[in-house]
Amino acid sequence: MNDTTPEKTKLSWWRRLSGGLKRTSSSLGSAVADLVTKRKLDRAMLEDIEDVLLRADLGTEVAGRIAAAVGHGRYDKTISADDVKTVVATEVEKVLSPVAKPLVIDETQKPFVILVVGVNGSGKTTTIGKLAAKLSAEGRKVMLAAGDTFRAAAIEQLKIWGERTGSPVISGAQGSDSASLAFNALTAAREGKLDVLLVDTAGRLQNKAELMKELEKVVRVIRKVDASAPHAVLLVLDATVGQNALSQVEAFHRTAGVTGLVMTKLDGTARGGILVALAEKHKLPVHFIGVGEGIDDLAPFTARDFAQAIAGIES
Ligand SMILES: Nc1nc2c(ncn2[C@@H]2O[C@H](COP(=O)(O)OP(=O)(O)OP(=O)(O)O)[C@@H](O)[C@H]2O)c(=O)[nH]1
Repeated sequence: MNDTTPEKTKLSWWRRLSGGLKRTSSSLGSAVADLVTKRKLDRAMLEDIEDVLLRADLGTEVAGRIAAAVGHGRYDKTISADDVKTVVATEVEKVLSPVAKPLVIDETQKPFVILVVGVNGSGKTTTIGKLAAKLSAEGRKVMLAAGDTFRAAAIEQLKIWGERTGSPVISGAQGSDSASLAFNALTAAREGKLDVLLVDTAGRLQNKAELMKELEKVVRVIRKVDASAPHAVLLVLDATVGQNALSQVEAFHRTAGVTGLVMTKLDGTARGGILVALAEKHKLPVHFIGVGEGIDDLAPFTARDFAQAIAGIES
């Protein structure tokens, strides 16, 4: 028996995603079920439904639209929890579909430079490792730049991912300048005719001005070597942070020009609803979701699966 068929793989990450989203979906599902039992739909019930959606981090616009869609043609009728879940899934899918976009590697850019940014511990280094595995499995020559010079452990962690994925790693001493490390790595990747250069950066809080300035410098220095680079700037967001993700997106977008998002830790006690609010507000592409710490635990983002998991509907 082959355990790695696409269906099996999909099922396993789906289980982890819907398991992880339980905090959102079961609270959505059970709260909705509690609300609709044996009552006819009226304004008060719709307001209660909207409250549940707001508590799940979906944001005011989307919560309002879903409540209106639930109310449409159903006033004074008894409705079931499944009816509400179906409307939630449909409306959430409408918001997510336009942002669910794969990461496209432009083959004419050699190397295609991907800068990975985000706050401390969001999962940048792990995501780089998983991405390196994916891209090399597709036949690309990948190089990693250990631009998180702040933490010695981060450099070591990236080296381990380099060994696991057969990707060369360019690193410097702890505390060395991350912009010059990025410069050296890009020069080396060019000389070595690598296809993709993945650049790690130190985790920084979005409200620390001097650290954000340092990130700006990394981008500036990369542009000195290749004016079109970085070709992608991925912001890695930890799903468990909830509302704080909104200000992270704003600050990192302003500083580094984010081109796409990766949301990690959706296998944990995640609050995935925030991704819906982000999609509604910023409309940035969402490329991948992280559903575990292993090398294969990075899944392409698909709007329908995510919407159904949020609504608590079994796939
Ligand atoms: N459960 C789970 N854990 C994850 C996921 N992605 C990353 N992690 C874990 O989260 C922790 C932090 O991940 P890192 O990749 O070190 O995060 P980082 O953003 O590079 O951290 P800094 O170097 O401090 O900025 C590690 O223990 C990872 O194994 C995921 O999708 N699911």
